[in-house]
Amino acid sequence: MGKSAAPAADAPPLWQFRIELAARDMAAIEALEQALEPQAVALLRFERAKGKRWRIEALFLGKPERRRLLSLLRSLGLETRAWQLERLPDRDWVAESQAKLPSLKVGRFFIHGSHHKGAVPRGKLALEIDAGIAFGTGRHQTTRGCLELIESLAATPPGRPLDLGCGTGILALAMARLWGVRVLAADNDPDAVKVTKENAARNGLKPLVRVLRSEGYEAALLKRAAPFDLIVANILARPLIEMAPDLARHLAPGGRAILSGLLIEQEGEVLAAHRALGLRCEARRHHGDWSALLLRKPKARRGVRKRRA
Ligand SMILES: C[S@@+](CC[C@H](N)C(=O)[O-])C[C@H]1O[C@@H](n2cnc3c(N)ncnc32)[C@H](O)[C@@H]1O
Repeated sequence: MGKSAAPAADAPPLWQFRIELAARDMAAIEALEQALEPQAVALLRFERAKGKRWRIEALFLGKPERRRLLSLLRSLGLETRAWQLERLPDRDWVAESQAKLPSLKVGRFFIHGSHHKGAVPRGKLALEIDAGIAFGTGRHQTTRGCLELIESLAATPPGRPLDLGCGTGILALAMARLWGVRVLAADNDPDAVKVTKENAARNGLKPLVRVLRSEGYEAALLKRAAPFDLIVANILARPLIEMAPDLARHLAPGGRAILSGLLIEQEGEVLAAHRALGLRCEARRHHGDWSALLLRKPKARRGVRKRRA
């Protein structure tokens, strides 16, 4: 999970910083990413050793100071032995990676980059998404699981769906394309908000997809739009658990939620947090180590009428 941006053709050389860290240091890993993010043109995190370790890669335009990187790692109490800093050969990495990204079929969805010049396969719903500064090209197993669960609801179009943590907007676009309904897309990262707006326009879905910046469910506009009858949130397990009460509050009775960003081994705790609020699990999809869950909030119970004496 991460972000990447395209440097200009005449930009200074690219330098790559990389390090592998133990998953138990997650708070420090996130702090490291936050500290690297302002200077980095790309930040990527890859899972290793079945989630026991994470590899962090940051790309810089020009050479970052070795001394500052080292003191940053020390200040966060992270391992300082196994990290590397190297100059990458002069190539347009982003253009190359985009060119290499083949189009992708997930159920009825056909996801392709702007370099795809071929036809859309018959019966498929096309989504044009380029690799860029926001997360969500459809290649990650969590996004795949969410797309499959969205499609599983094809016959029951929601009136009011929300995509929380929209990244590139891929899931919001998929819902707008599948059902032709208005979708609210929100993210706490301004880059993701910008990219989702661009992707909505490029896919001809601007009239259907409204995009806003929101930390969780905090944005006033999001609150006004609630309750939603479908909330899709592909974030990480911890924030999903913390946001469970907000999700339950913003979901209409009988509404559904699709949650991902959690490892299979984290299903138990994510489900427990939501079951405690009355939601029940209707389906799940597993890809690699990742899980996507379909939950449902019970319909409001009719009040029991008291008989008049
Ligand atoms: C894993 S990406 C998912 C992107 C896309 N929805 C997908 O499925 O491919 C998670 C996104 O959630 C956003 N995010 C993380 N925590 C959030 C929060 N508390 N409120 C809103 N957005 C959040 C991140 O900025 C990121 O864009």
